[in-house]
Amino acid sequence: MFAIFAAASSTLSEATKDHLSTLLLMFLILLIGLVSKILNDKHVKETVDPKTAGRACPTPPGPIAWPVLGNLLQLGTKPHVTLTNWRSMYGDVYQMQMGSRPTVVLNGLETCRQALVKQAEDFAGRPAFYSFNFIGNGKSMGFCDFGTRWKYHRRIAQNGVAMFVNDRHNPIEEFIKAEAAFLVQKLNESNGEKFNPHNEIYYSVGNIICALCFGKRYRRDEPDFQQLVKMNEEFMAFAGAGNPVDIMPWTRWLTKRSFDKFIAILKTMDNFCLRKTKEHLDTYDDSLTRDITDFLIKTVRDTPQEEKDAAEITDEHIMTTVQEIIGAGFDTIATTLQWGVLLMTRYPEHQAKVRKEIDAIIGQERAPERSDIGTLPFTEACILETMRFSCIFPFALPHSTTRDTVLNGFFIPANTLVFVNQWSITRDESKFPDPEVFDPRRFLTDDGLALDKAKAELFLPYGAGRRRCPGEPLAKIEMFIFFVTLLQKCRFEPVVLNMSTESKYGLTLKPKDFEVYVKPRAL
Ligand code: HEM
Repeated sequence: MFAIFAAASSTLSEATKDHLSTLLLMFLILLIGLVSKILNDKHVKETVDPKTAGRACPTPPGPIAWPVLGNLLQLGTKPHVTLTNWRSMYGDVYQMQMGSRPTVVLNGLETCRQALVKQAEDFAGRPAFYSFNFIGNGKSMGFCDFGTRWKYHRRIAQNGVAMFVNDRHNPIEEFIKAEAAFLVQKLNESNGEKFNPHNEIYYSVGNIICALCFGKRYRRDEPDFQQLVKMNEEFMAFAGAGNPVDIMPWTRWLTKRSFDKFIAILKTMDNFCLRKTKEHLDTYDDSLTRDITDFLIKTVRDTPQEEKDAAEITDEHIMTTVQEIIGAGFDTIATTLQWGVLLMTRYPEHQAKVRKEIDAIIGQERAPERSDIGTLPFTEACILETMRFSCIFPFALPHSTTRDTVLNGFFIPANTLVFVNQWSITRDESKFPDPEVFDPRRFLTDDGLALDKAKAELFLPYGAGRRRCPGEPLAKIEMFIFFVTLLQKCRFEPVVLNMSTESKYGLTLKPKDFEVYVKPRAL
């Protein structure tokens, strides 16, 4: 058909050609739409168990979708805001089309909790997104579907993190304290000139994850390290929900340059970790587990082959865990800290109150530590409010249903793509009045003297249920020590009035570039 079109068009006028092209394009879109609808109906028929009682329930309501593209074009540059606006039209559970793929969007705390916690296994899957085939060479845990292997792999990741984070006398706390002090030193080197703290924050947080994974602290100018930091950011920018290539792999050829770049980032990351594994193998001592790479090597060696076979897990899967921890445990914390600096600068009255509290409880000399968590209510409320306000994971990671299920009275077939709309939770006026206002007091008790733990449960920054973030304990210690050290030692002042708190969309929502004046506290 394309050949006939090409031959005919060479003999026609430009205007006629334009009309014909448009007509042909519309015809093609309709045709592809029809075919994908037929395929999709067939898929739903195949996956729905006719005995399932839920089939009698209606499917969720939702916006009308275009053929082929579905609702993709309506998402705009801020899909999290669009999908949250649709909540008021269609309710807490609605269905839209990502391309030709039906996608259920879950909104609001109660509905997300119901799905992720009370119907945990039903919603614990991951979709077979095209890009996921390339992450960790397709051997990732975080991006793999729910099942025997995922359960086993997840336990390894969780144990690896716990081994270096849970122990009260663990060196990771000392690493964090030392790196936070070094960050202060680097920020102070700006000498009162306006300064974008982005890179320094990324390098410091990157060094914590490198200490955890490879037992190594990098100099900021080491090319390997700079590349790792850059790769992580680029990965997050590419992997945001709503990427057409994940739903319609053929669009890979339309966005070839950016997709090829994505593959190159993954390859570099893979090579980096392979090099580190080799270095560890050369110096490996079974009696000493220096870091997570050693822990994984030990797991590979000590796990009987029958056990690996039963869990359908290979040595490559196990070793890929280190990439997972770097990928998930670095950009998240660095981004949240960046938001912290931005919001403290934007709201000087809250910054002053945090400093006063730190001075009163910890003082100016002693470095904050893990055991101080729980003693600084206003400061901790600021960290919580930073996480609510920034909502860095607007859709968590994409989920999918593992079986036919019914949620809030709506039938959802197995293998349906599910977005957990975290943004809708953080912007829910019934839980957070004036949600666009940064107000740490919303997490305090009515007398303002203590942190209200029940209020901290009103949003899910680390997700919930089976897929809840396994790095949460590390994230909480890191966030606390970095945030408190920065405000104990520095004063942040704005370069412009009313600094923007707009975000850039990606897998994580990042603040737009900003500059601040950093003044040492003594001045
Ligand atoms: C501020 C810091 C962090 C935040 C806000 C955060 C948040 C999240 C969220 C929302 C998810 C997705 C949950 C879901 O799919 O429903 C997740 C998954 C994950 N996180 Fe974190 N995270 C943070 C830090 C970390 C750290 C430090 C690590 C590792 C040391 C980590 C490792 C992971 C992994 C491996 C997954 C995938 C879990 C799975 O699919 O089973 N995260 N995180």
